[in-house]
Amino acid sequence: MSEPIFRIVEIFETLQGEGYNTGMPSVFIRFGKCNLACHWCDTNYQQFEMMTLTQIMDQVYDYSAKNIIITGGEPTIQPQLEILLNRLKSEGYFIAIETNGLRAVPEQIDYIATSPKRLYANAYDKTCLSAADEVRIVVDSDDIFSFCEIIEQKIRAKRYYLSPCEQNGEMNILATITLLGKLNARPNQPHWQLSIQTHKLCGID
Ligand SMILES: C[S@@+](CC[C@H](N)C(=O)[O-])C[C@H]1O[C@@H](n2cnc3c(N)ncnc32)[C@H](O)[C@@H]1O
Ligand SMILES: Nc1nc2[nH]cc(C(=O)O)c2c(=O)[nH]1
Ligand code: SF4
Ligand SMILES: [Mg+2]
Repeated sequence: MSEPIFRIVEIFETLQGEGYNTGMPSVFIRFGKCNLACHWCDTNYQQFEMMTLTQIMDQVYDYSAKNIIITGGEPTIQPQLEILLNRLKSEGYFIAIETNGLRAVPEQIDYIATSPKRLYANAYDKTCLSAADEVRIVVDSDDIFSFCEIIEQKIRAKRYYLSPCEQNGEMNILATITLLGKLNARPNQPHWQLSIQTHKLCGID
């Protein structure tokens, strides 16, 4: 049988820049294509090359981090993803995923970070993840409060974050903090925290 082949934008080693695991040395495997098209997306997910399982693993072996972050584009839409995940698992890697949360996450994944998109709120009415380790919502509008409340109901998570939206090098941090204050003023509701894309502040990948 021929080797499985994957759409790869890039494979690189850096620190996780976002969320609870910020600062953790990680190998990022970034896949091409997405089932959404957020206009502020910071990733050129349409520009990818095809790589075989062997080529991907050879590059992963070049790095020292044992935490793999599967991202994209959207990793959950990748054909034959489970073959790659099984291989990574059998070699002892811890596998985290960054996903928009519209598709099921394979069972081999050890840590789920999901970032539901207000721009596509209707899609989350139909089907989305019901649980995750962390939810990270990008503040791309001052009007995101009710979407956060909807997502709290739909996705049970250990941690909830708001993330400033970065556009042309600017981050709307003050608007994000204002919204955090509003969310956290509600009694008996999940606590929301700030997640900044720290890698952009540091000037690293
Ligand atoms: C490029 S996405 C890929 C994974 C998946 N498609 C998703 O959206 O979660 C990785 C992370 O970057 C975030 N992101 C992308 N563009 C951003 C921007 N301009 N500002 C802030 N966060 C951004 C996404 O919300 C997501 O948390
Ligand atoms: N340093 C760093 N941390 C990240 N966390 C999630 C990222 C992503 O693009 O999925 C990302 C990224 O692109 N770089
Ligand atoms: S879902 Fe993720 S990869 Fe897809 S366009 Fe939105 S931010 Fe970019
Ligand atoms: Mg990124």
